[in-house]
Amino acid sequence: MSASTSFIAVGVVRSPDLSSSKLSSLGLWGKAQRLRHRVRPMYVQSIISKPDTYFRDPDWKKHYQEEFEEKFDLPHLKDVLDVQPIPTTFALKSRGSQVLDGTNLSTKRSDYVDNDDRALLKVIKYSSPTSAGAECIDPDCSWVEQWVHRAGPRKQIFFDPKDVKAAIVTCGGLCPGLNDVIRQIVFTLEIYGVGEIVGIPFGYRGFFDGSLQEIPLSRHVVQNINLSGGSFLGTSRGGASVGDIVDSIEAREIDMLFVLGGNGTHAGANAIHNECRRRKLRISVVCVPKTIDNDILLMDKTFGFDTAVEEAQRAINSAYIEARSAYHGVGLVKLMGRSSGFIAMYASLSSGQVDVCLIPEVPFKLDGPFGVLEHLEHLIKSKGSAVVCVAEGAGQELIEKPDAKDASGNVVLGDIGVHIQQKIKRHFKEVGFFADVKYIDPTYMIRACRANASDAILCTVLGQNAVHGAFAGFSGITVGICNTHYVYLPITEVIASTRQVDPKSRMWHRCLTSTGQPDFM
Ligand SMILES: Nc1ncnc2c1ncn2[C@@H]1O[C@H](COP(=O)(O)OP(=O)(O)O)[C@@H](O)[C@H]1O
Ligand SMILES: O=P(O)(O)OC[C@H]1O[C@](O)(COP(=O)(O)O)[C@@H](O)[C@@H]1O
Ligand SMILES: [Mg+2]
Repeated sequence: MSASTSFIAVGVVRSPDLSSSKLSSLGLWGKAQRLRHRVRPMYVQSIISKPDTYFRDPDWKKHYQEEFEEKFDLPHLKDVLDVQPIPTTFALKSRGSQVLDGTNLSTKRSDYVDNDDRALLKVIKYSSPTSAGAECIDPDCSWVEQWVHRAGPRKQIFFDPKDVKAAIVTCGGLCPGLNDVIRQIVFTLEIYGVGEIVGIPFGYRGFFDGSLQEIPLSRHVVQNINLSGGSFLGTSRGGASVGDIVDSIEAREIDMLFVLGGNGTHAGANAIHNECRRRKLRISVVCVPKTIDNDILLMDKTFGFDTAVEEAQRAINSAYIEARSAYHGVGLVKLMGRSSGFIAMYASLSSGQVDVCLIPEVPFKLDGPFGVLEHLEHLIKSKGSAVVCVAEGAGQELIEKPDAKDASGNVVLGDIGVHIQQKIKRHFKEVGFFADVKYIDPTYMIRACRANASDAILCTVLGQNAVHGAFAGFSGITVGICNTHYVYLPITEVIASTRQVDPKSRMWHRCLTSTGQPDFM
C-alpha cells in the first residue's frame, strides 16, 4: 500500500482547539447542513489523488471536518418537506408533572437530548502510524475528533402521536434480542401516545404477500415476548421491489417504519427511505441493526452478539471435553460468520480452550509445512488433544463452492467445517497416526435463543432510541452504541462496507496469544 492511500481513513477532522460549542458558534454545524445537497467538495477528490498537497493546506482539518459533518449529518423530514415541530408528549418526569412547553422547568437541565449533542466516535490518540491498531488520516497521525449525533428523546417532535400509525418489521437471519427490541419499540410508542402499532409479518415479504396479515401490537400483546428467542413477527430473506414496498406502506398509511435487520435489510430500508423522499411522503424509516455476525460498521457491537458468543463457547467447551477425554482427540467447532470472524474470535477468547482459530479475514493453508494439519499433529504429540474453531466463511478458497445465492442474493458458502473434518481424518490416516475427530456444528443453536442480560439491556436502549429518532423527524437513520454512548448514524455510513476483524488489530493478536497458534502460511 502506498503512503498516499494508507492515511486515507474515515472520520471527521476537527482542530483540537475547536470545542463543539465553539463549532456551533462558528456556524460549522450549519455549514454541514448547507453542504448536504451539494456535490462532493473538491478537497475530497484531492485527498485521494494528491495527498501531499492536501495535507500541506493549513486548513485541511477544517475541510475534512466539513466533509465528516456532511457525511454524518442525519437525514430529516424537513430536508424535503415543510414540517413543523410540536412539543414532545414523551414525559421524563413523574406522572402529573409533565413539562411540555418548557415554562415549568424546576432545574436548568431539561433531560432531553439537544440536536447539537455529539458523542466521540474514536477515543484513542495514536502517537504515530506505527502504534498498534493506529487509524490515521494524515502522515503525522494527528489527533482528530470524530463526532456523531447523540441518540435520545428530543424536546420537540415532528409527529402528532394520535395521528401516527407505526409498523415494525424484522428481516434476515434470526438474532437473540429481536423480541426485546420489538417490545421496547411498542412500549415507547405507547408512552408517546401512539395508538396504532402493527407488526409486518415475515420481513419485507409481509409487505407484498397478500396472504399475510398485519399483526396488531400493544403493551399487552408484547409483554412477555422477550422470554423466548426468535422473532415474534417472523422473518425472511428476499423480497419485492422497493417501489412495491413503498406502495404497500402508502396503502397501509404507515407514518413510522422500524426496520430490524443486518446489512441487506439496511440497504433495503435506505432504498425505502429514498423512495419515500422522492414521493414526498411524511414517513420516518428508522433501523435497529441486527446481526449476530457483528459485521455492521462503527459500532462497539450489535445486539445478540454477546449471547451468540456465550452459546458458542458452550459448544467449544463440549468439543474440548470430547477431545480431552478421547485418545488423541481433536475437537472441531464450526461457527457462523459469513465474511466476518467476530463470533469465532470472541468465542475462542472467552472459552480459553481453543488451539486454532480460523476466520475469513486471515488466509491459511491446511496441508504441508506450516499448515494447520501439521500443527494439529504437533499438538496431539505434545499435549494429547487439540481444539479447532472455524468460522463458516473461513478458507472458502480451499473448497468447492456451490454456484448459488440465497433469496437475498448472499453467496451460499461451501462447508468448511465438514471439509476440515475430512482433511484431518485423511491426514492422520495417511501419516499413520491415530486421531479421534469430534465435529460439532452448533450453527442455529447460537442464534435461536433468548438474549442474555447485557444484550437485553442493549436491545432496550436501542429500541427506545429508535422511537425517539422517528419522533425527532429523522429518517434513513440507524441506532447504535459507540464508545458506550448511544448514537444515531445515517444508514449510508454503516453499510458502506462489511465490518471485519482486522488481522492487525490488538484483539486478533490477543486471540493469537491465547491460542498460541502460528501463522498457517
Ligand atoms: N441491496 C439491497 N437493497 C434492497 N434490499 C436488500 C438489499 N440486500 C438485501 N435486501 C433485502 O433485505 C432483506 C434482508 O437481507 P439479508 O441479506 O437476507 O439479511 P441481513 O439484513 O441480515 O443482511 C431481504 O428481504 C433482502 O431482499
Ligand atoms: O441459514 P440462514 O438463515 O440463511 O442464516 C445463515 C446466516 O446467518 C448469519 O448468521 C448472519 O445472517 P444475517 O446477516 O441475516 O444476520 C450468517 O453468518 C449465516 O451465514
Ligand atoms: Mg447480511
